[in-house]
Amino acid sequence: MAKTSLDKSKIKILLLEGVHQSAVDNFLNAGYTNIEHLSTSLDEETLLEKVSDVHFIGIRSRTQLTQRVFDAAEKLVAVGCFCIGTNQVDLGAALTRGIPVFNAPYSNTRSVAELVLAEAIMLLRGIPEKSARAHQGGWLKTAKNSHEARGKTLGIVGYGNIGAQLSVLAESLGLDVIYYDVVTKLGMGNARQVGSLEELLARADVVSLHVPEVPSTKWMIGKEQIALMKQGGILINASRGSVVVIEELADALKSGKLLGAAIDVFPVEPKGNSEEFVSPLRGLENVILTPHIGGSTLEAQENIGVEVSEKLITYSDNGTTITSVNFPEVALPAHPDKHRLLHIHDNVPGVLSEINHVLSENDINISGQYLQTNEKVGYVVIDVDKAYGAQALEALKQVNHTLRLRVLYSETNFQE
Ligand SMILES: NC(=O)c1ccc[n+]([C@@H]2O[C@H](COP(=O)([O-])OP(=O)(O)OC[C@H]3O[C@@H](n4cnc5c(N)ncnc54)[C@H](O)[C@@H]3O)[C@@H](O)[C@H]2O)c1
Ligand SMILES: O=C(O)CC[C@@H](O)C(=O)O
Repeated sequence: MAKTSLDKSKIKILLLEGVHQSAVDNFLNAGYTNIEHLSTSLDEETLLEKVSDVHFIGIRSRTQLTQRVFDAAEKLVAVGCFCIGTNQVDLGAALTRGIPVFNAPYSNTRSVAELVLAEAIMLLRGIPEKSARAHQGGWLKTAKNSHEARGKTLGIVGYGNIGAQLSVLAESLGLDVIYYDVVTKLGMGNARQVGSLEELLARADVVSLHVPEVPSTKWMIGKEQIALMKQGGILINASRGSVVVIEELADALKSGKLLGAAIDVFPVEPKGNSEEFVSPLRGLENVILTPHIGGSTLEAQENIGVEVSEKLITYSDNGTTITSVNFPEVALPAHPDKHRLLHIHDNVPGVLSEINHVLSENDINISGQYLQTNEKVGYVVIDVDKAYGAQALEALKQVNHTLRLRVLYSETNFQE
């Protein structure tokens, strides 16, 4: 029988957006040598050409993996988002093509929380404006609109990993923390959940946004919500650019309704460091503008590189999908003397029995089997005792509702 598992050296890995070297090292150490590592994102047309022979792709927040990209990526096995957010990926399109998507849900959490807390302190003291004046030769020595953080109220919108981490850091500094979330969450320390976004906006001195980009958070903060905030309030957004109506925020800063803002994410962001950044917030004093670097610390990027590459390697080597953001989660320990089949199919009744029928017809004994489904897809990992022929594989591919079949041959008992 001919071996059909790909050699690791033939598995093509494309890493974009300056994914940390730790990922490259991890792939190399695991025997994957065919790696293209680019420092930038690619526009859709370039990506469409590039992905046709790629098996694994690693991106950060800039690269858009659309349905068109998935259509062109005929060999794509899995996607790694070397970040937290996965809104840049059409997760449904990936799922229905049998492609799991992985991310790093905690690796840059601390980096974002630290930055936000620092920004809150800077803005409460009017530092960006004072610093800008000093750079211009001015001297804005005044306590006007300058406040201690101690005793002020921080309102966190979205009390997930980043929101909760920020909550702990902020309390240690003496801020009172309230939060709003669509899910009831246990408050860290003395933090208290409030019943509505409106209540949070009205009570907080500093509002910080930590929600994902989903339909319910799109343009969540605009003119009406800002009007509910305290006169002289502060807004921080290090979540996603689609959460705040940026022109309306600019109006509120110009009118003096808000005293300051720190914005790390924008509705439109430059594709690379050489493209001009355009925003109505440019030139406004007491606004901290950062180029989507909330999670960009060396510590975070190195950890993310390791974490996401490990998830891709584990999926490639033994089919484990634990922590995938779009896929049924399955983990079976590697069985050195067995061959492994990964069958991904529409989640409809009868597929598993058809698969097992094909195996029994071909006299293939199952030594381990594990199925998980989600609302759309079923994923079954099957370990079998012996190698099998092309006929059996073809029959498995022909099982009704098959989306994808992968075969992982054991090196130790592979028979030519
Ligand atoms: N600026 C950066 O560099 C950077 C870095 C990391 C993450 N992020 C962004 O921050 C977001 C939050 O990260 P996280 O790890 O805390 O995510 P998370 O999933 O742990 O938490 C998100 C929280 O938002 C809540 N939520 C969802 N919809 C809501 C709504 N309509 N109203 C109120 N709450 C809502 C969820 O219930 C959850 O508790 C990410 O999705 C990502 O987009 C940005
Ligand atoms: O590194 C990035 O490009 C994205 C960082 C951040 O927005 C995330 O989702 O983790």
